[in-house]
Amino acid sequence: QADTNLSETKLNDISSARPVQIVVAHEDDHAFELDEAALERILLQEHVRDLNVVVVSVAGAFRKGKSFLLDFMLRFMYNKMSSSWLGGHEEPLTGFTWRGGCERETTGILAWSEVFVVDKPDGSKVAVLLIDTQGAFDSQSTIKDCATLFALSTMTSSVQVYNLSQNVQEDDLQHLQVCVLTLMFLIRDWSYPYEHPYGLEGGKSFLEKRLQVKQNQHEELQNVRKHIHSCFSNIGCFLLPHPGLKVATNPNFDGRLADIDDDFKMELVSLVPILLSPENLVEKEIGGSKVTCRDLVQYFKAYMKIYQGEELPHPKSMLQATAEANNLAAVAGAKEIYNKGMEQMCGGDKPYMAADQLERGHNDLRKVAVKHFCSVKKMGGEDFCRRYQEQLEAELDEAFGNFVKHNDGKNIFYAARTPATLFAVMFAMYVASLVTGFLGVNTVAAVCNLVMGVALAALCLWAYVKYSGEFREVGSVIDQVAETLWEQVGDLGRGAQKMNTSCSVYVTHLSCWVCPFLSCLPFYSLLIFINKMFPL
Ligand SMILES: Nc1nc2c(ncn2[C@@H]2O[C@H](COP(=O)(O)OP(=O)(O)OP(=O)(O)O)[C@@H](O)[C@H]2O)c(=O)[nH]1
Ligand SMILES: [Mg+2]
Repeated sequence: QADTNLSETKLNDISSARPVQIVVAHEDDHAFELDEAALERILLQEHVRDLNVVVVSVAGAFRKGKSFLLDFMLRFMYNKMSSSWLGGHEEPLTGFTWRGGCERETTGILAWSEVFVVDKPDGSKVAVLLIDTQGAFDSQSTIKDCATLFALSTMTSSVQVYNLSQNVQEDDLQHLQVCVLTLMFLIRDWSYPYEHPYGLEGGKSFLEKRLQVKQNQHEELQNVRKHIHSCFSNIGCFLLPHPGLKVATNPNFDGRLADIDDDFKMELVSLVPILLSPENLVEKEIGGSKVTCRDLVQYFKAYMKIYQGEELPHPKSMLQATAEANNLAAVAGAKEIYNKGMEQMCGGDKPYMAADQLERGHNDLRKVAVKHFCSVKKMGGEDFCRRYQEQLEAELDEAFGNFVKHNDGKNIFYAARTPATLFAVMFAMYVASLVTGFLGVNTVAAVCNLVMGVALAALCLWAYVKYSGEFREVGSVIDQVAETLWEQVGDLGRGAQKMNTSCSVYVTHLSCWVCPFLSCLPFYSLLIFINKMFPL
């Protein structure tokens, strides 16, 4: 399905490419929903799905020119070969929808439908996805909504442009306790060029000052700063001047360059290539490995699930939610390694394997998987990660249980356990009723006959269930009862062996010989039955 839609998008040109809503925000119940089909249509296009992805996202407070900036990024992506990529003087600005006014415009998360394929200087090809995010702190959204969207766009992007107005305030920093590879503070309407000049250099000196950890600072402020440094591998800051009064106040402004201040345009020309020129593109990495477009679909789904719960994330717990996704991804990676290994060892088409050999294989793979989990970079601290390690271990043991069942299913003797046990019960009851009848203890004989009848009925029912596949619960109850009986007999043998008497040796030998014999009883009885029905 995705493939067919693909070629359709491949033909996209600028005019048919458009912003696509990938996360829909429901206003009434403050819920978010991932439009998986839309996301897959974009990311599973044949020519991009296996390329490493670069996700550039712009997020921050509402009404601060995020979509407006993204449209200039689009111009760069479409015309990066040309020095005049900024566009014509009278050309209205289009792409992600932007507008003036004080009411919010963008809701949820949008992606540009065209994924750009870019050749990096080292010869590799990468796919570039541009993401626009709903602005934070508008009057309709709760703190949870804002935190969710911000964390979601940050976790799925490789470069987060954190769009701020005029300055960096303390709460702006607190919202940032999430992980991304590159974080670019973009300060709009910078009004103090005499203190720190416009552009990247001025931004750097300004940010250094802001993120400095000082001895006399309150502990909380110190922690935020330390945390930000540990979360992002690369932090930058760019000071952008005010675009001029026409941009900010003229209701008829349509984005044409003629109405924008020269200072702004000049800085824009240096800002956009810092984010998007081939040598500066940052590929998305999770857990130390590069993410392809195809993987990104999975990450979106995984991260989205975290945010579908009723409670949280509150800005403070964004870190926790991110850590959660991070740990879950590590758990998934480790499980994948385990499952692949087990499949190779005892998968569907592999023959039956001795139980102890299987268990040894499981133990080895379990160790490898847990080691992988521990080696992946994770957030949340040791105690937090240990919880996920325990969850991983429990899931691996559960998976092992299934592999064991599957393996046992391949053993025909195992499959014959239930009928063998039932038949043995019938046989024993038959003999017992003969003996007791002969001795004249008729009540006991009658009970034995009754048990024999019940066992026969169970055997017939079991055969019917196996043949027809109906009433499977009844079948598994019979299996369970037979299994318990079988184990009891086994235990009896083993128990006797422990006593180490001559009798125990006898019992053990007997159970060794009798069990396979019993397993074959249904076949013998079938043969006898056939012989009786069709005498030669
Ligand atoms: N003061 C100022 N205004 C700007 C700047 N860039 C764009 N604008 C104007 O800000 C207004 C809002 O632009 P948008 O791009 O729609 O803003 P947004 O952040 O995407 O808004 P939401 O989608 O509602 O969150 C428009 O009128 C732009 O012309 C800037 O750097 N400074
Ligand atoms: Mg917008």
